[in-house]
Amino acid sequence: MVTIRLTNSKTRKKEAFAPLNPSDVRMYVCGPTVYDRAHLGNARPVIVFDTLYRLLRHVYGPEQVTYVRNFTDVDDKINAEAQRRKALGRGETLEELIAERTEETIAWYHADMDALGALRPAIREDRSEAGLRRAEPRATEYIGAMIAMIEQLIEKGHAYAKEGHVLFRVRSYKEYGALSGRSVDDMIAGARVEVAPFKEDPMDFVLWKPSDADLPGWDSPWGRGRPGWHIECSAMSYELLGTSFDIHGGGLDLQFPHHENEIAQSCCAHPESGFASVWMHNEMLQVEGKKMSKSLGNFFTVRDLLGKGIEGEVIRFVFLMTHYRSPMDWTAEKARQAEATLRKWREAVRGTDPHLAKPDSAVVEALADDLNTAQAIAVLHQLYNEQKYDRLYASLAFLGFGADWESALQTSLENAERLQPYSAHLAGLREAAIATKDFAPVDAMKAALIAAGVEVRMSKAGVELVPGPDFNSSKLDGLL
Ligand SMILES: Nc1ncnc2c1ncn2[C@@H]1O[C@H](COP(=O)(O)OP(=O)(O)OP(=O)(O)O)[C@@H](O)[C@H]1O
Ligand SMILES: [Zn+2]
Repeated sequence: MVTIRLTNSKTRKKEAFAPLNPSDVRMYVCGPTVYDRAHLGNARPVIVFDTLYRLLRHVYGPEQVTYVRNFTDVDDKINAEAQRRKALGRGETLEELIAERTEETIAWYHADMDALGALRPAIREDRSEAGLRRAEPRATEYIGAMIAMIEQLIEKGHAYAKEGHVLFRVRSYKEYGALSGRSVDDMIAGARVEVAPFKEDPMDFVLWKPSDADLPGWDSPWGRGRPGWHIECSAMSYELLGTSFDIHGGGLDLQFPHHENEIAQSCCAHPESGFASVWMHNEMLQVEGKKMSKSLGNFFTVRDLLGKGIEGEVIRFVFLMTHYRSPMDWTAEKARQAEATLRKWREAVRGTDPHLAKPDSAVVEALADDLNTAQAIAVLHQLYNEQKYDRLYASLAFLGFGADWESALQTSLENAERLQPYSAHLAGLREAAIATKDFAPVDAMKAALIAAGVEVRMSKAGVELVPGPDFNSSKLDGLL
């Protein structure tokens, strides 16, 4: 069996991965807060952990792996959007408008991440009483579990209730800060911790807080309120994966305080357990040296790129060109390179069947070495150069490419055929123009083709017409 080696943020070492139970491998990844379209940075953990998920399925068997990724659907920004809609005169209740916002955001998220070739999370059959949906649990479905966990923490002396709030008593957990390697005192000095009259210590963080009367809330032993963000992941991972599981992932921006707080909550509620054995963090997608983020406003969405005709696979490929633990930028040049490479490979594997070959062992080995995707791509280039097209195709499929190449090829073949008479016509016009020195008919034809979304390439060798992303064949009518 292939040995997977992963860099564990907890130990800061690359370690051989040994699941607690190889026939029940479990991974939890912090998912999005569903208030708006995902930006390109949000796609990075999705692609990174999708690649790991595919590797785990390959090594341990697809049925043996459970992948849970939550939706955070309790958030002020969701409420704000619902209130905005209400203020615009919508007749529904605030709850209905909140549900509308979360549903539409989840649908966008699915469509965008599907386009990147990311598999949806899934739960091992026998773990799921309520069907696959619970592989993507929503915080609002687990409020009861959060309340129960908070009660346990209070009982054990790790949390206290005050003025409708419940706070985690950070100094009651000696290991606090171990994941990010900081001491509590360093953290107080460096972090923007909120001082509040209901806190024993400024470091303490919120497990439960009161809700305004006009905002969503749930009844609890501490009054009507809502959970803090950190407790959501502790409760949902416990409900779906148990007290100990294998891998916990998310972006590096979540390491502190979110993951530090998750560990404190889960390990104090279940002191007999280890919570997650391996912690993995992807580095940030950056824009001019800064994290792409909503709050900085330096973002564009996955949908913006897809809308410009950049294929989801091209976006995926660009991400895989950089190791997940290095910061990266999105550049048009990388996208161009990725597009050209994928086009070349797609042509090369035409007619071979990806299901007949296995992914190349060197590709699997590269991923098993702490997801060395850049090395995996280098192997793909080699397979192409050696004309091992069946293995190239199978390896691409393993990395999440090519799911719809057959139909895409069919369409591009049909488009090329459709353009054939037009390139002959344009070549004829050009020949005539060389004799008459009147190039106006050539230019007019060229402009009409460009308007139909066709790329026109003219050289001494001849005329080449390539359908572009906005190709619209109905605009060709009447041009001949
Ligand atoms: N620039 C980025 N590069 C890589 N991962 C990111 C980036 N920004 C956010 N993430 C990750 O995206 C996932 C979803 O996070 P979340 O929904 O909290 O993002 P967000 O709050 O909308 O992001 P932000 O406020 O940073 O714009 C998390 O795993 C987070 O670490
Ligand atoms: Zn989380």
